[in-house]
Amino acid sequence: MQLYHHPYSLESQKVRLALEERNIDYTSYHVNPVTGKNMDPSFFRMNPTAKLPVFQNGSHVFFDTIEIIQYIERIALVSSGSGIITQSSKQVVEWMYKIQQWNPKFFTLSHIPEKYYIYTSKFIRRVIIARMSEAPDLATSYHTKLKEAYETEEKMRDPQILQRSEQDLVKLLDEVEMQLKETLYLAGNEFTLADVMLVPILARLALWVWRRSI
Ligand SMILES: N[C@@H](CCC(=O)N[C@@H](CS)C(=O)NCC(=O)O)C(=O)O
Repeated sequence: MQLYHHPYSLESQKVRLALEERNIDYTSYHVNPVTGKNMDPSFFRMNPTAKLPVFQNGSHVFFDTIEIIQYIERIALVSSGSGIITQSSKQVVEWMYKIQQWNPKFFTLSHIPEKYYIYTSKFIRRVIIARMSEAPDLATSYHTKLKEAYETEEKMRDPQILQRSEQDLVKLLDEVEMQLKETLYLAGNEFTLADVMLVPILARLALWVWRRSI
């Protein structure tokens, strides 16, 4: 099994943690989106959204975080055979979707100094155009990616977008806090894959708070 990911990617972190929790061996491939490696035709052909992470098991290729985590769970269930690992409950799945509803993109980008963000964004657009000429058969997908890059830049100039993202995060954290008054972990008193999905978000928040303090 192969995981294409990057250490700084929040979605990659969720999947890596799930793999560790369930003790699944995999081959790790780093794909750095800041240098535009996710736009290489070989990666793009596998995943035309160019997003990380991608999990591959033979002919099965997944790039939706929840789908990957649920697939990991199925593999763990089959390989455990002993019944030690049980299938996620309805509450676990509900929390997974609730956590995944918060899109960290704008919040993350807003923590990058503006001059670096603008420079990187321009660089990525150039990479997309260069790769498009190398692989004209993928032109439609590359065009979509280019459009997405321009749209993201525009949205980053809209303070309401960031405000909404912050509000959504606060709402999620409030719900988490309420739940943790009742139970030790999100879906009861056991650490589950729902908690696995929350941990990288908390770690990212801690990093931002620490950065602000120096
Ligand atoms: N497929 C993921 C989203 C993955 C995602 O947004 N990945 C980010 C990194 S955390 C990415 O690859 N960004 C680069 C890009 O959009 O080109 C999901 O199920 O929510």
